[in-house]
Amino acid sequence: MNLKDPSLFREAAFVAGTWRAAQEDGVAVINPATGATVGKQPSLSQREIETAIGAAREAFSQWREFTGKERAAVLRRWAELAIANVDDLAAIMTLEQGKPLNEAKSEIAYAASFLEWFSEEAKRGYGHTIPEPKRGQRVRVVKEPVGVCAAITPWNFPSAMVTRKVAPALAAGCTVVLKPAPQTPFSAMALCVLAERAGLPKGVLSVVTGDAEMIGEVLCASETVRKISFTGSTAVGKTLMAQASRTIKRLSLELGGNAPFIVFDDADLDAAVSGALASKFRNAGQTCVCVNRFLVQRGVHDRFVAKLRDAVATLRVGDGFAEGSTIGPLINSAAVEKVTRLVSEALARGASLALEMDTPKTGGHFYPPTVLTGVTAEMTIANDEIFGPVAAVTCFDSEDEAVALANATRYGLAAYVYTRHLTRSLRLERRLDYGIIGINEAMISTEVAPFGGMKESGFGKEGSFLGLDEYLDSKYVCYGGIA
Ligand SMILES: NC(=O)C1=CN([C@@H]2O[C@H](COP(=O)(O)OP(=O)(O)OC[C@H]3O[C@@H](n4cnc5c(N)ncnc54)[C@H](O)[C@@H]3O)[C@@H](O)[C@H]2O)C=CC1
Ligand SMILES: O=C(O)[C@H](O)CS(=O)(=O)O
Repeated sequence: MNLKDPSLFREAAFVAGTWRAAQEDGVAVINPATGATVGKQPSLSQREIETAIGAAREAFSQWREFTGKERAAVLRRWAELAIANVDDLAAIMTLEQGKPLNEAKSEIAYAASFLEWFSEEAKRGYGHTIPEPKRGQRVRVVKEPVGVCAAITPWNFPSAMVTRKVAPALAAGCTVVLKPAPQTPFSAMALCVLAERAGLPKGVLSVVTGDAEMIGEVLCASETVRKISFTGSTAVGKTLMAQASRTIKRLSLELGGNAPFIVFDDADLDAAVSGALASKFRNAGQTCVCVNRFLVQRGVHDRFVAKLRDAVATLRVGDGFAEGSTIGPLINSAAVEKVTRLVSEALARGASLALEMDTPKTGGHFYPPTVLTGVTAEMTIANDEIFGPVAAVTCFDSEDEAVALANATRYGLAAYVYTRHLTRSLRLERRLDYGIIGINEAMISTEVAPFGGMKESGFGKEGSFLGLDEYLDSKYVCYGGIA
């Protein structure tokens, strides 16, 4: 690994302000493009997880006394350090997650944007003064940090999902025990090194690795941990929700998706294809807001498919470090097997293969960018999250049919609509059951807007002016007897 600052690469966990190196029983992290071992992460014991929780509790009493402005200064410095080390942070990410280097650099900028945003929001934990209902009273609402929080993050955005949780928590005055995904721990550790350099006091943030189920159970059972923030599969989200119910914790759940991408006859087809490419194939299709179903109105179906095929044909599959690679590997062999299964079933049930690109023959978990047409709502590919570079196209006739198809899922995270019909846009804004809707826009992810879903895509908002409240309690205080 050729880093400018090798100290950013830590085969260790960060517990209560000390680095605990991986031992012989450390778990290997594999480069999904080559199968090479990137490094080892520690398998912490239950006692070490409890040590991290205890340190977070101790640190909370001081950290909450920092003013919003003081916490802001640490977060701002952290953001500056992330940007200053973008090349190393991106290289670590591409090694362990596989995404093309340019995408990794974009993710570091995205991750830093949450640190910057919440360095500003840290100064705005405003309360309220309410006109008293009775003479002699004073009514106030004060915002206070929830306390010790646990954050559990996925492998698909190994840095941005960390800061999208840790930044608002720290800004609010909370302390955090973070468990990154076992596939991509080194991105989280590198960010933790920079947090230390930014002046984050010991114990405020711990980053733990090891058996996910054990760690989840310890975090959920702990009465000290007052909130769980999770991004990942709906299945694990349900497990955590059940486990956290025993101690009535606050929850933020960013779960799976099944995004429809609806193209109407009056759409700007070039804009739609550009949006389709960006949303469907970002991160090799491994994002919860990726298009999962293309719903194309009959009048433009053939033209849209032809343009989409031509655009997908420009994609290049390869190692994220290779010049010109635009599609990296999937995270592991199980992911490749899942996508293969979904495509095979669709073809067996009548879908057509409009395009299948090449992949490197050098091993690695590569999957070819693929365009399927003739996909129907009954096929598994239209109901399960693909999490791969496969465009599944369904044809529709009426707006009502498109809305019915789009909403026929247990998920409700992101949806996309391409139309130049203003009143239709306003109608669909209300008719589509999704937490995020892009209308003639596919790049919807930004720190300034509230990211989050409904139904089985979870609840809670990350980023935006709403993000800080996820880590604050509103305390109502009523004074009486004031002469
Ligand atoms: N909404 C999103 O952004 C994401 C959705 N997914 C979905 O989840 C599917 C599986 O991907 P995975 O990485 O396996 O997601 P996952 O949900 O299994 O893992 C996400 C995180 O949860 C942890 N985890 C797993 N089981 C746990 C437990 N019992 N207690 C506590 N933590 C636990 C993992 O170690 C990881 O840190 C993907 O194919 C995709 O459909 C995955 C990643 C991100
Ligand atoms: O988990 C994900 O897939 C991310 O939330 C997607 S995004 O925020 O990078 O769009």
